[in-house]
Amino acid sequence: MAKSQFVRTKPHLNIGTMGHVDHGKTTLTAAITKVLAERDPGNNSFVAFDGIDRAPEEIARGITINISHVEYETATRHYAHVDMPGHADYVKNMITGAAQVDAAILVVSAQDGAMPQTREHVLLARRVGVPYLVVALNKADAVDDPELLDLVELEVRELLAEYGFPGDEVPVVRVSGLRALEGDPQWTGAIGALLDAIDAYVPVPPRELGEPFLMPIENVLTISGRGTVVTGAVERGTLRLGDTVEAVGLGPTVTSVAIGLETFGKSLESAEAGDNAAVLLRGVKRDEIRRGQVLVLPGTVQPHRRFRAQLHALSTAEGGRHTPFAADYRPQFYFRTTDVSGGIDLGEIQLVHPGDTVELGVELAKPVAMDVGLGFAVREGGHTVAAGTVTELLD
Ligand SMILES: Nc1nc2c(ncn2[C@@H]2O[C@H](COP(=O)(O)OP(=O)(O)OP(=O)(O)O)[C@@H](O)[C@H]2O)c(=O)[nH]1
Ligand SMILES: [Mg+2]
Repeated sequence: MAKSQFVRTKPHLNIGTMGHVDHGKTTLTAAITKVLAERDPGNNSFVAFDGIDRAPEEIARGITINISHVEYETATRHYAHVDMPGHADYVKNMITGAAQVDAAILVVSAQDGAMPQTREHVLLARRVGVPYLVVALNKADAVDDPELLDLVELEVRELLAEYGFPGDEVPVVRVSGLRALEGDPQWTGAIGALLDAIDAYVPVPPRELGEPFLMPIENVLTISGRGTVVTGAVERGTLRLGDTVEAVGLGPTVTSVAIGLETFGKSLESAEAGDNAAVLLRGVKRDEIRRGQVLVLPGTVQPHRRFRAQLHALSTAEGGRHTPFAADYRPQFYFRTTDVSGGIDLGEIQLVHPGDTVELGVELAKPVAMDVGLGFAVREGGHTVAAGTVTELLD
């Protein structure tokens, strides 16, 4: 790929915005790129709101559906940022985003306070393993009463603590994405304070560079004249140009060779844990590979249909079911970038009530690449009803 080389000068982190629909995640994302483009134009470019929500349906409905990536740099770090959807119907896209990030900016509207998807996203962040949250108390421009802001902040800190995040320590920064986009110095300053809080509070994650390479496939594209490209966030390990790879899960394993590597349009000699990478595969047709598979080094990960898991059924207050489920339950299981239906083996347990945490067996309709410790969500009719962790691989 005749492109400029990606230069690693600063530690790279993956971050994202999550939170209830319309609380201002996309506006805040655009505002961050604007503030940084003004602060350090050599390393940043402004991505406007409509550069983030691009799909026709997103524009028509005024909501985020797909997750979308932008990149930016502070003085000390390079960040790739995913803007995740808040709308309840698109939580599955949010799960994909959350599984990739080293930290998330939880966007809470100061006007509305914590809402149902605020709670659902905090819960999912805990379950899919988002290690750090920072809160952007957005739309602070629209709330005149400082006591009301204090109250919302307190409520959010309590919610975080409820799900095992350090509610007292998490930075909560009062911002206005909208006013910052308009260039109001008070609010561009507030965005700066949010970025400083992220730089200071979120540590550079330990990268598992020595582990065998694994990248969940998020998108498959055809580049005419070149071949098939798969994209995703590298979860662990390092992939070098020329390495043999396998796409595993959902169907027969496909073997190929990585003949091109890119990140954010710049070419790479090797892609490593934490990178958002595009991998050009030799001799693979578009329809042989699909989202939801993982790209790995040969023989390092196996697909599984049967496994055991610890599962937490969401309580009704957490947005879970109103009734228990039994052994005949067949929901959708969401792993990384895919979802598959499956049945359950409850053993001695008769019923699982909302709020229960149980050990159970799962049998998926299709095999999924997995290891012990992988987090997943369980959904039914557009609602998250449970969240779990793989504890034992069967076959
Ligand atoms: N007053 C005020 N309004 C804001 C602010 N940020 C966003 N808004 C408005 O809130 C609405 C929703 O903003 P978005 O950025 O699309 O919200 P979102 O969280 O990305 O929405 P989804 O992705 O669909 O969940 C828009 O009308 C924005 O103009 C803010 O800081 N202050
Ligand atoms: Mg949005």
